[in-house]
Amino acid sequence: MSTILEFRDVHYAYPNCQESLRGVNFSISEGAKVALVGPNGAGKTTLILSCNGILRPTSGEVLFHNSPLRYDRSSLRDLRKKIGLVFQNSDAQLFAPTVYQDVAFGPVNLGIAKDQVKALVQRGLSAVGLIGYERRPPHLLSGGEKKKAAIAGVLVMEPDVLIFDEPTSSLDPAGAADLMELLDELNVQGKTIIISTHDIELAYQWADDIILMNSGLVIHQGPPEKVFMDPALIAATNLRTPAVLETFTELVARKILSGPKAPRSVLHLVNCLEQSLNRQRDAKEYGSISVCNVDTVPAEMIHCWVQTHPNHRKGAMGTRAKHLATVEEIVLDYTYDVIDKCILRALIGESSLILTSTGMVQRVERRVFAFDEESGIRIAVDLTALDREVPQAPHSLLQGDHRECQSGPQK
Ligand SMILES: Nc1ncnc2c1ncn2[C@@H]1O[C@H](COP(=O)(O)OP(=O)(O)OP(=O)(O)O)[C@@H](O)[C@H]1O
Repeated sequence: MSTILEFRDVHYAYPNCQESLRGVNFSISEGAKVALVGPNGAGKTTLILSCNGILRPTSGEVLFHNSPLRYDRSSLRDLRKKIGLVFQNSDAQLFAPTVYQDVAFGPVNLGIAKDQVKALVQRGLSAVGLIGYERRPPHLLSGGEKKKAAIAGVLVMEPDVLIFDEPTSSLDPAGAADLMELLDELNVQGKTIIISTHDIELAYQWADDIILMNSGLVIHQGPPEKVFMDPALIAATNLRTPAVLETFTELVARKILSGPKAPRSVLHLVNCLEQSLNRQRDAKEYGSISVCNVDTVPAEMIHCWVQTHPNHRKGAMGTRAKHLATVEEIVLDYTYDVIDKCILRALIGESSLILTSTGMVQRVERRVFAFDEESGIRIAVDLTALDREVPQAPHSLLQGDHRECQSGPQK
């Protein structure tokens, strides 16, 4: 992967203050999911503001696609299209009288034609699941909706890199999970995502690269399991060990578990335990995972399939899938960490349906395949379960009459 963003010995001091960045070095690969972690006052926000030229280093260099940033007005305007920043406090980012005007602000400023602006705004709002909110005043939105509106305003500029300062602060657990799913969706579409966070559990599970900061310096960069396994780093930064990792370490200390690779999730931990207990498992006992692409399968058909498979657990990944579940009144068992939760169910013989959208379908397949490789267990993933059953739907269904849905195969 090529480097997209790099800091070389970056120093920064706010006017009449001591240095907040004291020689920062790191590089970020294109398409990475990066978490910037460190105690209060470490310099995370200052670093973020230096990424897209809001702050200019007092010395050192910031490089984007291997070229040093230029700070003239036109270069900065181009740069801010490519590196979008979502602030911690959405109220600081939303200022127009309506959501539409807010999201349209960037493209309008660039002099883009009205029709094109409209299409961009629709695409941005659709990506974050805020279609229908166009006329709403931003200050009347919930915290999660405000955050999404702010993200839509950044997305319409079609950035390569999206940076979020404390994306989940002020969101409830479901809202936070929803937002992190959205960031994953954007990452799957090819965007590099950087977040700053105090949430260690989130950073450990979500990121594939951790940048650890303290006192204006990057003191370490590396994969989460390495960073959080290092007691000296944890102590130096006032952090704590993520729960899954702490449990794993305790089990290793008690010789219940061994293994060079620390688990990143509950699923991995459970699998390590089962392997260590040498539990014999019969392949016939496993459940399967059916995957439905909500972009290609008619909503009525999905509704019908769900009704005729009441024993399947249901999860939705991504904004469009969650929206469809709401509209079709499909009660979801899982709205975050969906793939792992469905694999956990499959391991105890329960089958699941994952609703998702184009681009994310392969992610499910890849994730389950990676688990299969790691564990030696084969969980069946059915990508065409719903397509196969379309012809069996009563004709009335395809006209949207949900109540007619009585037949269909059952597990
Ligand atoms: N506008 C400012 N003027 C002067 N000093 C500032 C300003 N903003 C931040 N600082 C100082 O810079 C240092 C780094 O602050 P920064 O906000 O970047 O840290 P942070 O890691 O984001 O902290 P937190 O996790 O608490 O948000 C701190 O000592 C802070 O007091």
